[in-house]
Amino acid sequence: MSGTLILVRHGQSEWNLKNLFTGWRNPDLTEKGVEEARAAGKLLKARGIVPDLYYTSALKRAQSTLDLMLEEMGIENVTIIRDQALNERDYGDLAGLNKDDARAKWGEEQVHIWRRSYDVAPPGGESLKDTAARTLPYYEAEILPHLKAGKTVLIAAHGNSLRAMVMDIEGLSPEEIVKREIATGEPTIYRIGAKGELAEKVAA
Ligand SMILES: O=C(O)[C@@H](CO)OP(=O)(O)O
Repeated sequence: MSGTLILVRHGQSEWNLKNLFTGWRNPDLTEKGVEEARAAGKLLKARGIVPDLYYTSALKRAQSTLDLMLEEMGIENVTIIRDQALNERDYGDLAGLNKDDARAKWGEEQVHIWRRSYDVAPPGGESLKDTAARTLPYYEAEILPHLKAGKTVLIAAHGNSLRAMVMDIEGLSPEEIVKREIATGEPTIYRIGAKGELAEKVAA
């Protein structure tokens, strides 16, 4: 028997729209983000998926996404586990800066390295490796045991906390994760076996 893990990045946030580095700052969803979250909920409902457990971060954009998904799925009165281990990468000194302004100041390549490399941290912030160092122990201790036991788990989180999990689950190298983008509101569905291994990546 395998468990099912559904990962969803929050819908478009106010700062995604404004093209600002966000990290641990706390903007909510735009109207488009609300629609993306609702669409993700509809998709899971259409697939007949009813999770046993619900996780999100300590940030509004992911929490709102999960709330809207549950509304669309017709699921009420469930326990939602919120933990900052699932937060976006801390963008440090870049938080609040415009991404194009940052490219003009530091160059396209440097900004891409800060945004997508595995182990180069933005000034004062977390690299993907640093993010993984808090996200993965939480995943392994709090979430994986449920998947091994055959449960269905829904996680609404962020581009980089999810990239950390995807890297681990799919066994991607630091070179491979550089190219992986996670779109807003598009669920990724995995079947996880009894030993915690990836059994299947299901097309959403
Ligand atoms: O600003 C952020 O917090 C993230 C996600 O929106 O940006 P990036 O795509 O650079 O990781």
